[in-house]
Amino acid sequence: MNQQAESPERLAERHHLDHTLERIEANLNELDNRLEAYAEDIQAQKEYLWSNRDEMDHIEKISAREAIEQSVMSGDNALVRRQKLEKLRHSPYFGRFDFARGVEEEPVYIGVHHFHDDLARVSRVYDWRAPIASLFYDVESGPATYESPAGTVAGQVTLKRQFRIKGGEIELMIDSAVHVVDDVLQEELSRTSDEGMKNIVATIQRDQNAIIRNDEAQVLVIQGVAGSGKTSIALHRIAYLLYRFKDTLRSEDILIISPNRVFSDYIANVLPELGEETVNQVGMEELADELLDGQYRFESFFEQTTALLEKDDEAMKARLRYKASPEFLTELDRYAAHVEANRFAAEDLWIARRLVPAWLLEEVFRKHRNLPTNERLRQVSWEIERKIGNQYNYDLEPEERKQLKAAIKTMLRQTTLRETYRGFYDWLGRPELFKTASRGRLEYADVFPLIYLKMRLEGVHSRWRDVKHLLIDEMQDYNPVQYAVIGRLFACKKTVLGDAYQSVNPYSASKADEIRGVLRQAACVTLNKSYRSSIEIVRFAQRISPNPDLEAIERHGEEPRVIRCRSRHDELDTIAAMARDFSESEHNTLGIVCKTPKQARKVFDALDGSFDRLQLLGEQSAAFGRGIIVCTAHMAKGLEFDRVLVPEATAKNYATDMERNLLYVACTRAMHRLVLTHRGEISSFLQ
Ligand SMILES: Nc1ncnc2c1ncn2[C@@H]1O[C@H](COP(=O)(O)OP(=O)(O)OP(=O)(O)O)[C@@H](O)[C@H]1O
Repeated sequence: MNQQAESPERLAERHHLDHTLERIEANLNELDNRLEAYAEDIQAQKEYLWSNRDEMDHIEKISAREAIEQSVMSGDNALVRRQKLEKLRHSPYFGRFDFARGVEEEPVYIGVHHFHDDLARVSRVYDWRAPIASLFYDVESGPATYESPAGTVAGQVTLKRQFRIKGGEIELMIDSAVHVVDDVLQEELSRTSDEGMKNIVATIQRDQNAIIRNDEAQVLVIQGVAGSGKTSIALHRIAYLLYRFKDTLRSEDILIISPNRVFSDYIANVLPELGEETVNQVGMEELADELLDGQYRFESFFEQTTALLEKDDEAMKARLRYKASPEFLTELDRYAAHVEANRFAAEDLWIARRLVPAWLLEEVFRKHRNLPTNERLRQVSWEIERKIGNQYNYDLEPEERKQLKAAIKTMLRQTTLRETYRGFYDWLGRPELFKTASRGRLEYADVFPLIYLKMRLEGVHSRWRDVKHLLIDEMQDYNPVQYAVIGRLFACKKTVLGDAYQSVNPYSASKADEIRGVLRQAACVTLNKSYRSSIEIVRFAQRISPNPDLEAIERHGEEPRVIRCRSRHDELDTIAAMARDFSESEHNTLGIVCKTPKQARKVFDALDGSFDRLQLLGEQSAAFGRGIIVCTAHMAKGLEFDRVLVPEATAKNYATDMERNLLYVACTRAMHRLVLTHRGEISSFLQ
């Protein structure tokens, strides 16, 4: 038995834990009895309804059905509570602080869920999102206040204790006030990776807590260094908002715009772990396809990025650069106004021998400029018909109404959206800036400008209109036009997060300031502490893209290694040896992160057949799992691995600014070990 296990505090905590577990058990038993009673009751009510259906009148049947529904709802609520208690059984809490108000002092235990002992009518564990729980994250010891629904509560925090409880046993217990370094955090960060992102409720840091609990910002832009917990915090913030506004905000009111499906899968578990349902996620391309009613085929962002890396096409770069500039948006706005002003050629119209003057038609058409085109034409003709009625005291016959509609329609210059969009470049005097991609598709850079124009001229349909909170991850990879579309489409609150140093495509990127320019009312917060990687890896990555503001958590690991290989064969052998070493280790994930899909495919082919859990992540992949994952830096964005291996770290492969960012993204995915291989001259970013 170790020293810690024998201390009186630990013994007292052991008793407290046992008692809490007993109370959970008692509540679970009671719930089971209740659930059984509900089931029997529902069955009995159904049988009664069935056997007496002929004698019952309509009203009686309705009320019997309502009673059944009521019982089902009560049963469902009891079931949800049961699931939460079941989770608490394993680990009921992770923290405690003692809070003194006057002479009264009470221990407050904090867990992933609230535990109200219904039988004894006391709260034994508080949800980490409860107002009182903020003290656990914000205060070490001393005077403290928190905001309760009844007003400000003041007192003293006299003790703060952290636990790791697993399977009902205390594995770790630390009093924070006596430890300078946050040992629990260190422990957490030293652990191996999981199949997906994990929750961090036990170790949320003060600055992170402030972001999570910020419920005022209309748009919150989180700019943070690699591994600073942006994604984790954003998801915890969603869980917090769902708790804080439980009467008005439900999980289906939330939407995440995520970079790809692998990332969606990677983060999918966090909210359920926190006791919330998963929320909807959509990719930019999927959103674009919906907004264009599936009528246009276009290349993907992944293809655009790959083309930039594989082809040295200056004209393409010029097109992309222009379309990612704020001026482009201004010009597009001017063009939309120009099209709007010229698309309706009103003429005097005679209907049923009555005159409708051109100026009136124009005025009514202008008035309805916020409607989609078809709806607008319908409104114009309906309003003109009404005016004819009022002015001439005459109601149109059905045939005349048809004539009116047809005549108004001919006044509208009908061109397809694509033609109108193309016309922009002629109007601008720069037709060379529009080019069709392979197989007649639109270039990705044209997709959102096209949508923007559609929004301005015709309107769009979106199934996401009622979203109440939008979360955008990897914000650096979207350009001003994309933000303009998002701004018009989602009037709701937003959390926007990313890191300018991790832009995978400089021709389609935005910095926090630019985003604030487009998404109004944005508050901006910055996170400079990096949690993911050992300090050796952080320092190594800093050589690639120095960021003077970055602070690393003091967690030590191996020095990253750069291995020079003699030949291509030798490099692949080295990679295979690393993969074998990983397979025999305790680590769960090895990411082999390449620059292009072609390079990733070659490495994958060389390893294929020799390893059990080997996966090549491509644009179409949808799942993240344990094992060896071969992918591009673009696909690796947002993910993390115990070990990372970066092949072909040569001067030729990583030379441009874009490639520097990709190398930075690749290296910052590593938690514990980083190795790079190269043949010939090493990349200047690593010297
Ligand atoms: N307070 C914390 N306690 C424990 N772990 C944390 C904390 N904050 C961040 N982490 C861990 O740091 C790692 C990085 O977090 P996350 O992926 O959310 O960062 P990020 O800023 O979105 O990263 P990137 O931009 O590099 O993709 C994760 O393993 C996360 O669990």
